[in-house]
Amino acid sequence: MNMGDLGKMLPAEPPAGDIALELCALSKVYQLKRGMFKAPVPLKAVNDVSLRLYRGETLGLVGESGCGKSTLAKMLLGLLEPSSGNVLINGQEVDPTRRRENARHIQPIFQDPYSSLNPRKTVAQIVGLPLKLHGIGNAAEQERKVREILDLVGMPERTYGQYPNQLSGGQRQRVAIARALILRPDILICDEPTSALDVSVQAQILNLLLDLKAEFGLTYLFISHDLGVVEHLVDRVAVMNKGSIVELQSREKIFSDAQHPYTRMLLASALTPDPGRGIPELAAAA
Ligand SMILES: Nc1ncnc2c1ncn2[C@@H]1O[C@H](COP(=O)(O)OP(=O)(O)OP(=O)(O)O)[C@@H](O)[C@H]1O
Repeated sequence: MNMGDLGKMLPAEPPAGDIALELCALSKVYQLKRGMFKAPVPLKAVNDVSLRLYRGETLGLVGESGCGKSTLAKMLLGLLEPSSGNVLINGQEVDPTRRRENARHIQPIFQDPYSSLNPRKTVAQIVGLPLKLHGIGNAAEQERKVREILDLVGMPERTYGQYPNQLSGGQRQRVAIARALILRPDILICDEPTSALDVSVQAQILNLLLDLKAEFGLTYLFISHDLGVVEHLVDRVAVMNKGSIVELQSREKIFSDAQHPYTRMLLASALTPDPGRGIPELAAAA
């Protein structure tokens, strides 16, 4: 397939609305060191990616391990500086030196909630920390906001004083989601948010993310290696291979009429005999 063919695939109909997040020709080259006397070898982890996320939509970003999804996510979050290109949030360029300002608009939810939660802080302290760092409200207001968001994500009150090691995997991910939402961002970058969880818990967390999206009018970039997981969540799907977006289509089109051989390979390699039907509980709830 050449780039001309890719161009024909790209005009997937965006949902109505303005642009929440725009990636303009974004690239990241890592310099792989090979010892003291050899020149480093460049590795193009993300290669000239341009994408738009429309306000209120969920865009799935799928591709195999190592294709560059996490590198892309880190650049969107301002955690990694692009080698070239830029990221615009609500029309403003993301500046990696202004992480605090970025955090008000865009927040991550990562795969492993255990490693992303401070083991020495209680649930309430973890969720309240962003409010403290941003100087939002007095102590009483902060406590009210923390209780409100923990209630919304379904955490029982008795857990508020507990530590991460006293929680189940699903509860830990709920805490991570509460922490991500406490500053009321517009955009969530969900990087494999359920792949470390049991299948039944996965469905609960995915349904929670759907409910929260409706409640807060959020925009999601939902990153996964598994097309089956994204099927019930996304409006459009971007398929990534070796750092490049090879196909961008509406959910319906990807699952009924995928164009790129790599997308077809991903669909065929889904674990279930009926590709895209990875999580029955979620299908039932959708
Ligand atoms: N800090 C780094 N230094 C050098 N190479 C890196 C670094 N981080 C990632 N890479 C390489 O860049 C490529 C893309 O990695 P990345 O983690 O972004 O992919 P991914 O699709 O998110 O994979 P996974 O799902 O396994 O995390 C891989 O070849 C990886 O080995």
